[in-house]
Amino acid sequence: MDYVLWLKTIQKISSYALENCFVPISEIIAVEETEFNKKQRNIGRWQKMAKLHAFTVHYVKKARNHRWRCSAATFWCVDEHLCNQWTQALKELLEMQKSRPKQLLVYINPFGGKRQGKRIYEQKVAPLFSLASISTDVVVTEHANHAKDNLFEVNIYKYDGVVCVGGDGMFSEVMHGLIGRMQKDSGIDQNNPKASLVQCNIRIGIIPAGSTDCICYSTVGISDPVTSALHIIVGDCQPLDVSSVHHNDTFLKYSVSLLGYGFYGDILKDSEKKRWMGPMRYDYSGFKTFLSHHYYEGTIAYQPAKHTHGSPRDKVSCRTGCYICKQSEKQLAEQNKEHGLKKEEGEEEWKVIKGKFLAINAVNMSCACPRSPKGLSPAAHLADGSADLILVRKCSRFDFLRYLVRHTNQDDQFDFPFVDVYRVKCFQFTSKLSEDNESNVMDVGKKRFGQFCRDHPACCCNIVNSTWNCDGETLDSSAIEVRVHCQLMKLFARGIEEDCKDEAGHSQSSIEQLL
Ligand SMILES: Nc1ncnc2c1ncn2[C@@H]1O[C@H](COP(=O)(O)OP(=O)(O)OP(=O)(O)O)[C@@H](O)[C@H]1O
Ligand SMILES: CCCCCCCCCCCCC/C=C/[C@@H](O)[C@H](CO)NC(C)=O
Ligand SMILES: [Ca+2]
Repeated sequence: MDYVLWLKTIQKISSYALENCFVPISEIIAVEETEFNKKQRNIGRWQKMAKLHAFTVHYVKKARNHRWRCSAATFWCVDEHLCNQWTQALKELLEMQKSRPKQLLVYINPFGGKRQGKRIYEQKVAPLFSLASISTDVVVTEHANHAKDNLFEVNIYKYDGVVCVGGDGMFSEVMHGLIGRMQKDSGIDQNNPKASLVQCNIRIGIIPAGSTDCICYSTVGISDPVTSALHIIVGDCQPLDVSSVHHNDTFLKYSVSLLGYGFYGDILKDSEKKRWMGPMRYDYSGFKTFLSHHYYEGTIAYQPAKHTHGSPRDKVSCRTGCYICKQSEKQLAEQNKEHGLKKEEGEEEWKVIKGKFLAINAVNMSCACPRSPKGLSPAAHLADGSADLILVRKCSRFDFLRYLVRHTNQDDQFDFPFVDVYRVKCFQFTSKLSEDNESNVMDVGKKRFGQFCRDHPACCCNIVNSTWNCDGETLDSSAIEVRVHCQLMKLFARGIEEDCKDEAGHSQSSIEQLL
């Protein structure tokens, strides 16, 4: 309703200044009194007037490809009282936007990606936060885990959100700090793989300044610091599924994007030694890993996500206000109420798959990024309480290349006989090597042979273990137990908006709200 009021009345005082511009209150960044600039006074009859009063509305302008920019429109009139009334009324309307953050805790990784984090924050983000009257406490990290450790010490409850400036690894640190802190404060033991974790309501904002920035790209639709800053300012909220990863009864990590064994684990392990190369390290290690063509033997057991309304190959993408996420969350809550989490999982059957795999990828979101704009699983959902488990079995190098190339074009990457994909709510993986280890059948010679093969990439044998890549961090154990926690945390984002702009650049949703 307030959109209509805003538009019609504003036209009364300024039909010249802002023609055909519809701005929902929720997308106004700030309103300021403005000194009327003489250079602006070239509008016909107004020029002759003695004194003009003005105010400026800074608002979100939506450009192509989900990019947002800050635009401004100045409104003027001769009546000072009317001008003040407008400014006041708009400021009051902004005050009523309760989901907007007022105080943020910001962590900057100065060494992520191309080492531009500090500059990006100072030049592109801080001025916007200040325009929107958001106060900030800024910490430039001095070492890995600085942000995570700090989140266990500070009074997080005085903040409306935490912002991380960096890549997926930096986001992961902040997420671990926040989720870990919530569990600690609620007396939940993270080492218990079956624990019902406490949701984290303090939102995280991501200012992308990393190498892949897949979490930002998959939740906003673009990897762009200004766009992300504006999503934070307007107080967007996107719930996110989080997977917990355990080894026996020991908590290892949380994951929101990719948990990858084989191909992506090997890329990560190799690329960590080449951090000095910056984002290029992934291309270098990717090429090397592709040539090595290692496959790994192991067993996967999973429970299908029966509560979800979608499937990995239904081509239904997760978009702003996603219906599938809402319905799946509801369904899951009902199931849990009826049966209780433990009983239900104990009763449901596990599917077991043994094989030789080039890659095992579990993704909680599409994992779209600039390298692969549709991602590893284009129809994965951000908040449906499930992950897509992708198994790429042993195949020829040529076939694997065909599979990889399909991440970059419109063809279905799951349409290969050697690729399977399942929507799951939990899974376990054990490598053949750890199975053998456990049954004490492995001899020293075999261990040595494993090492030998690792050192000679031309050999594709399957005796060594790969490493798990957990959102860009390596895990110490190959045998893991993974469980998806539906909507465990929230981001300052709104998911990817349907791209349906009219000629004037208004999105369909804001037009519908106006009518
Ligand atoms: N001051 C610091 N010095 C060294 N390492 C840091 C510092 N601050 C954070 N880190 C660590 O750097 C790692 C990588 O950072 P980040 O994710 O920002 O960049 P990236 O790895 O280049 O990008 P991406 O994760 O998108 O591939 C994180 O795991 C984080 O723990
Ligand atoms: C010959 C063409 C090959 C093109 C292959 C394109 C496939 C790219 C898919 C990238 C998916 C990245 C998923 C994201 C993972 C992140 O968690 C992690 C940390 O940033 N990044 C990486 C690279 O592990
Ligand atoms: Ca999901």
